[in-house]
Amino acid sequence: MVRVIGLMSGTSLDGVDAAGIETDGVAVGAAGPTVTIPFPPELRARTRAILDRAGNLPGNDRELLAAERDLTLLHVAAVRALDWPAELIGFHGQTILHRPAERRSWQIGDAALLALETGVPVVHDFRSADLAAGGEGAPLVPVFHQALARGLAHPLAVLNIGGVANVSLIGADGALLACDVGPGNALLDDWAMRHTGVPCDRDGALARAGRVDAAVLARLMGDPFFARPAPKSLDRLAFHRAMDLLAPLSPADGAATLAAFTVRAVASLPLPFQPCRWLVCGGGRHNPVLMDGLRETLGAVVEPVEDVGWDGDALEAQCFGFLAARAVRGLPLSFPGTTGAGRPVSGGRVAQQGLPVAATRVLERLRR
Ligand SMILES: Nc1ncnc2c1ncn2[C@@H]1O[C@H](COP(=O)(O)OP(=O)(O)OP(=O)(O)O)[C@@H](O)[C@H]1O
Ligand SMILES: CC(=O)N[C@H]1[C@@H]2OC[C@@H](O2)[C@@H](O)[C@@H]1O[C@H](C)C(=O)O
Repeated sequence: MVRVIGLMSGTSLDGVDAAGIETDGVAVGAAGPTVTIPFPPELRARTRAILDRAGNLPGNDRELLAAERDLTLLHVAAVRALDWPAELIGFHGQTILHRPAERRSWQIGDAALLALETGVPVVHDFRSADLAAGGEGAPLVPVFHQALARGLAHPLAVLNIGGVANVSLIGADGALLACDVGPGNALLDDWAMRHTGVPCDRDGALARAGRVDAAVLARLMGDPFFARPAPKSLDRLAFHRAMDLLAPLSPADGAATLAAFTVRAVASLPLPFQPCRWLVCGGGRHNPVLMDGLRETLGAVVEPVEDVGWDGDALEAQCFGFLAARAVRGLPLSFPGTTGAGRPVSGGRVAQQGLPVAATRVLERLRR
């Protein structure tokens, strides 16, 4: 096993998550420390503005390059804050655009700078190879969910409610199926920001005070994404135009309707088998309106992943540590059932320029 730091800044733009993990890319060993460095509000606003323009943005845009550097330095700060002797780093970067139909998934972040500043080899660019192999480029976390779930009763569903929600379905026979399922917290965050100035509906307080508008919810669920078979994936802004449908609603009713949208999207998923439980990770599991809604609508056992001893806030960061080790070993990160790639594909690239030879020996060790 090697000590790897995984770094994730998700679609919620709330901060950089860093987590240490001991792994060989197959087994998951001891968890190391974790830390979240929140985005300074001005960096969050700049990154959001870039994400909103990403479809028409040239790669050499000044503001883009400045934000990329500042985001990378925030990741450097996260690695330093962990104060953990890592031998390898897995660096997801910040997704600003995800258009699998165009074979594009754009994560910004300067891996060479991160490697130089930390003195540790950095695996990055996790999604390109999957897209090149005809996959969606996301979600990549299922193989990590599967590794974590060894020893638990199956069939099992692991649901991440981040900015976007995604699910991994792990069959009793080891089958692994996955896809993005719907809006997660992204729309709710935008709605809360617009109406309360706070970037999330903390503890579901606003949604709890409102009533679901059934007609608006039905129109939201009419989006063609929900009729598409899996595997499939979503951009952060996928349902952005749907926000116009919400305009006539009060802040509380809008929040209640958006929370119901997140829940209904999960419930609308055709399931190849009935999971014995739903384990929920990501920030949405802190929202009791979402958790209660899932329990009621799925009619199933729905628990935060802490109930089986996982860390639901650090899980995606840990995942990119695990995937970094897999990438170095050339092991698959994605499969036909998780992203729709034509075959199991590895991925990732290693930035190690300028590092002393001793710092890169981990790569040989993992490849042996
Ligand atoms: N106490 C809480 N009440 C309500 N919502 C919460 C709470 N805590 C966190 N959240 C939600 O969780 C979000 C952050 O979730 P998370 O960190 O899993 O997202 P992410 O990793 O950025 O997303 P993704 O998985 O799409 O990349 C916040 O934006 C907020 O909407
Ligand atoms: C393109 C991109 O960054 N997608 C994220 C996003 O956030 C959740 C969901 O949409 C998932 O598909 C993915 O992240 C996780 C870590 C994944 O690839 O599994």
